[in-house]
Amino acid sequence: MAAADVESSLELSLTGSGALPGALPPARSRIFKIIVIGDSNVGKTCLTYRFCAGRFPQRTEATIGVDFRERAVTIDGERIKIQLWDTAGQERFRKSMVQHYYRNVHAVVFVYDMTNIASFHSLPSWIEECKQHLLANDIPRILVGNKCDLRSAIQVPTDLAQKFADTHSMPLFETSAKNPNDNDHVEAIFMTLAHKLKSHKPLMLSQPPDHDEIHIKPEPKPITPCWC
Ligand SMILES: Nc1nc2c(ncn2[C@@H]2O[C@H](COP(=O)(O)OP(=O)(O)OP(=O)(O)O)[C@@H](O)[C@H]2O)c(=O)[nH]1
Repeated sequence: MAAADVESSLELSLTGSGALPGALPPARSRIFKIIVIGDSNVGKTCLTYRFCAGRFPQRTEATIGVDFRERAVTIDGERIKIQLWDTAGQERFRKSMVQHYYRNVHAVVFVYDMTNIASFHSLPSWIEECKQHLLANDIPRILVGNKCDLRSAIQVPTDLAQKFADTHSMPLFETSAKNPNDNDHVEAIFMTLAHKLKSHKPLMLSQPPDHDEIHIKPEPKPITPCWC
């Protein structure tokens, strides 16, 4: 698990069931599974944590297998659940789980670290892995360059990343899970996907809604190559 135990309680409070005794059973909502993949240390756990818990985790450890976080959002009056699968970047922690990650996936987020060119060069192998395991290759995919707050250490120029994104027909986002000023951008990344997915038929339905559902603005910001 990547996020520290101490962080889990907040996560649970965001996703836990809160039905009141005697209340009418609420309508079921659609749930979308999004996998987040990329090299170890690029910030997958921090990005998913930022979106689901609203802040940067105090500390993280390498993800073992997979961790998942969930957040309910309301878009155009419809309540949906976004389930983020935070996968292990380290090969030794993924092997036995790979088939499991890709089952019933609705969208894929590829992440690289803007301060680590090797993580950018790994992207083709992550894309290839996806191709091999996904039944449908037409699902939404996006590319995220993380850690744009470390300006002086950037190794992956935006134009290079944009060219790669264009070649693979993916929108590009550059952001920071750490910098609170980039909070809206992390929000926009996942909300953009949620808007796209809303028109898809999901394979799963969620449990009844949580009492502490988070409502956020329905329209994401337009995609731009860089927010830094
Ligand atoms: N400066 C900065 N550091 C970040 C950012 N995102 C993550 N980090 C740091 O990068 C390191 C790795 O973050 P994780 O989120 O655990 O990376 P991961 O991709 O989940 O790694 P694995 O679980 O091994 O696959 C941690 O030390 C984070 O604090 C960011 O936006 N800016």
